[in-house]
Amino acid sequence: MSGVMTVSEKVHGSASAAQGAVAGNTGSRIGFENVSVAYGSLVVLESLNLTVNPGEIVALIGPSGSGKTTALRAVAGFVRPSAGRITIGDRDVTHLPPYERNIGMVVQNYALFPHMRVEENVAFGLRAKGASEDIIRARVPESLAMVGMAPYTKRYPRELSGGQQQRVAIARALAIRPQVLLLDEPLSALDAQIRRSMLDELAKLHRDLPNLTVLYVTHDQTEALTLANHIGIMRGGKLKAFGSAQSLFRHPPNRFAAEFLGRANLIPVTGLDGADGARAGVKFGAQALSAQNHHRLAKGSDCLLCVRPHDFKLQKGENDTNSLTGVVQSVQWQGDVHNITFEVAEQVLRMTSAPMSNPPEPGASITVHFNPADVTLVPEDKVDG
Ligand SMILES: Nc1ncnc2c1ncn2[C@@H]1O[C@H](COP(=O)(O)OP(=O)(O)OP(=O)(O)O)[C@@H](O)[C@H]1O
Repeated sequence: MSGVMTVSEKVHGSASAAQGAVAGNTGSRIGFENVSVAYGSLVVLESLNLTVNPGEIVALIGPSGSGKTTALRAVAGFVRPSAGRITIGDRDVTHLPPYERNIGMVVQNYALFPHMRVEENVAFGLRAKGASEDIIRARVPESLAMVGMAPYTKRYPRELSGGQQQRVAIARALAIRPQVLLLDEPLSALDAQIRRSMLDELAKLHRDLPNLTVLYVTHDQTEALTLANHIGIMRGGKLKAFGSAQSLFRHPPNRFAAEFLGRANLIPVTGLDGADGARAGVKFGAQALSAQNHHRLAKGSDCLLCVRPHDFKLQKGENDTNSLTGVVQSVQWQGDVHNITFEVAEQVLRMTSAPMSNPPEPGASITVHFNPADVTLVPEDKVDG
């Protein structure tokens, strides 16, 4: 760790100088101001407003075709907005060519030059910028050390694993000391185990380079929750939700956000009641339940009760004043968890728990308990544009 810190301090300045830089200027902030992108008559990004603050990681997640990559490519300068402004720091970069934006970018499929050794790949961006041989000699090993690839300088990409190639691609992006790093599904070509360890490494890299501003496109919610300070959830070219990873997960602002991030159970409830605002009573059929009213939904509203699968418990805890009784539909053991689906008043709900030695059988009656503090009311977005 300390060795890497030394390298990153060399790359990005000493910690105190770097803190000063963040406090004193907005050099690496990414701003989207009403950015739209159209291909012909097809609008694929619609009036996007989003800020990535200096040193933050913002993840854009959303289903395929929702416009995530388009947003990232607009920052890189590979697509031109049809309306709006893109800023990096205080600079309006909307009309600057990519090479004048000082960004590093890593895409899904490594994109290393196959005929170049690792060191030549990492030097490529520096050479393109006209860096001196002295700088190249210093920066290439520094950048490779940051991603744990220092011993591989002489290899060709074909002599590396997928994870190693992606590390080299990250080193190449960092070698030019970018103000911002754009990552477009950087882990999606890797198998599950490598992906997990790369995720840890990206988190560590960001701890080592706390001033680097990162925009991270993924469709993988685990990556977003693990890495991001803030998450934007996109659909159909629009930003449907934006917030801290914690708050979006705990208090999703709409059905789409609740379903997309964390696979929530969404139970239709009626007759919201409760005067204090923070906590409300609702009815699921005849059953009275209590929940957080974080979004301050109006008294009398019909809405959705959002319960994460791990918040249902078979053993009643002290604060688990909510309960539901249903019939078990399926029980699946997945090594470290049991997944149980059960039906309550025609709603199929899902719970996960630590592995059980005696899981309930399909067809059995089951009562689950949950804490009102763990569950939240979500508006039912009837017009789902
Ligand atoms: N060069 C292009 N010409 C025409 N349409 C395009 C072009 N590039 C992207 N699109 C369209 O723009 C929309 C958004 O694409 P984009 O790649 O931004 O989505 P995404 O959210 O990143 O999806 P994925 O997760 O599948 O990568 C899609 O409907 C896509 O077909």
